[in-house]
Amino acid sequence: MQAVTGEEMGAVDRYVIETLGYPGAMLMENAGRAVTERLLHYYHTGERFLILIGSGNNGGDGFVIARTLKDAKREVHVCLIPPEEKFKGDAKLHKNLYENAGYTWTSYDPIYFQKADIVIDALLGTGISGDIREPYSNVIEAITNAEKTVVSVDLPSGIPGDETTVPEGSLQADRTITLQQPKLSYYTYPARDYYGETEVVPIGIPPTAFEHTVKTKRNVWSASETANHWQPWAASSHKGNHGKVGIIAGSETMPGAAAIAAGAAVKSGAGLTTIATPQSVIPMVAAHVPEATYFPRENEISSFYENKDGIAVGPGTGFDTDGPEILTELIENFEGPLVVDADGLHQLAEMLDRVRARKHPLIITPHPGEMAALIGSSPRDVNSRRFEVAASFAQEHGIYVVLKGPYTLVATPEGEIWINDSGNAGLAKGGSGDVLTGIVLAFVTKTNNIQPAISSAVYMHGYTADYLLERGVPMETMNAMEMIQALPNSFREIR
Ligand SMILES: NC(=O)C1=CN([C@@H]2O[C@H](COP(=O)(O)OP(=O)(O)OC[C@H]3O[C@@H](n4cnc5c(N)ncnc54)[C@H](OP(=O)(O)O)[C@@H]3O)[C@@H](O)[C@H]2O)[C@@H](O)CC1
Ligand SMILES: [K+]
Repeated sequence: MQAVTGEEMGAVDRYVIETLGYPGAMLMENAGRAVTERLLHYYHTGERFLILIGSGNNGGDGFVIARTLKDAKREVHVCLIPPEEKFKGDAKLHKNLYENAGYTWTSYDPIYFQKADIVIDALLGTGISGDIREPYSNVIEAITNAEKTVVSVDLPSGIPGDETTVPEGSLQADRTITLQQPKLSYYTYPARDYYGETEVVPIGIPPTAFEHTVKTKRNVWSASETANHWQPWAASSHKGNHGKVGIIAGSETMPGAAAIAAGAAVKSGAGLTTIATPQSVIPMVAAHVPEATYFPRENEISSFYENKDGIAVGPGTGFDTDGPEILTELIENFEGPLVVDADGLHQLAEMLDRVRARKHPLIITPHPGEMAALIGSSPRDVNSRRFEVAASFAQEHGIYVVLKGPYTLVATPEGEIWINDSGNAGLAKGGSGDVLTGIVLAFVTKTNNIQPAISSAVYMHGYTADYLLERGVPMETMNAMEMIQALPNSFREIR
């Protein structure tokens, strides 16, 4: 499913109306009806509705919802926020239809909250810009104080469709019924927290409208996409078919990172896993990953990567002395997919020219802090424009960027974005990134279709955390080794 900004949704709207000839009022009718259908599904025991209507098309949807709920004999009170002369276009048309059906409204008065169970927020939709102005800020405050169940139409009033700042005083919804496509803000924080339970309802806009108008592709990657791209093992296969992966990881102070990344690769289908780590660290790591073979990192690195199908570099390497040299060599000479994570990323900022010149897939897996270091800004800045940062960095350097966080983003060299929708905050701790690196490496090594492999790996990683959570493992205690042990369950359930 494609996520769009408010501006893009507006462009789609114009295209559908002006080029395809769909009447705007028909889309508004579809939108309002779709919302009413969901309301009747959730609230069927005589709840009383208060519908608050703003001056734009979000308010127009509100009139359709009001009319169709009243047609269904539900108790509904309708309040208009602006004076009635403000309504124009399709919203005005639907106001007229509402009135012609014999239904009435009043001007806004907070007294009506008393007789309502459910407040329908049809105040502001994707047309919002900047801080919330009066009278809407006042109305939103009153909704909050009324402590009723709030259902927002399209998006909670105040919240922008894109990833710009959430205005102060935005409405906290209990439920949001989003029209046609998820909006970008749903996948960003803090906006996501305002949406409450969210679902997307179709309003009859054909896919061609998106193909013609929305240039930036941002799609959600979920269980079905992962299952569709699954690479089945043939019964006749042998270990050489499943990828010879090399992992350059671990150091005297961080041996665990090597064990975790390699353990995850082994459990994710890598045929042969070899770990390059300092000689002194090998016995410790080997005790945890007996399936792997070992390579002392002090040796000539070319003999390590020459026969590999995929390499990951960075987890716990420390990389103070030999790091730049190893990375440079891999970027310039290794011809398979190269995954750079953690300590490998710290060196990468100095090598971006080489990165751009590389002909083979390069995948980086930064958290917001590492991403910030790469672009010379702050984690806060990265988090305020995750989509933009991931897409532009990937495109500019011709690489795949896995920008970690809630809704991890996978950006391709073409600037497309895939939004992961699995995972929970139990992943926000040390070791979790090393697990991801191992899964990504195992998956990308077996295919030329890099993005689906990365997205599937990211999905499996999050899914495994969700699986643990569902089975009673608290987020606080969830750890990397449990994740690795739970991977077989995820494999069984997803493919
Ligand atoms: N796309 C589609 O295909 C379809 C879209 N549909 C629906 O249309 C919605 C988008 O409608 P839209 O563009 O009319 O904008 P919308 O959000 O209702 O509000 C605009 C008004 O808000 C106001 N306003 C703005 N900023 C403000 C602020 N900071 N603080 C306070 N007020 C502010 C400003 O009012 P003014 O200041 O002029 O009084 C402006 O006129 C979309 O979310 C969906 O619900 C469906 O009907 C069917 C098909
Ligand atoms: K709204």
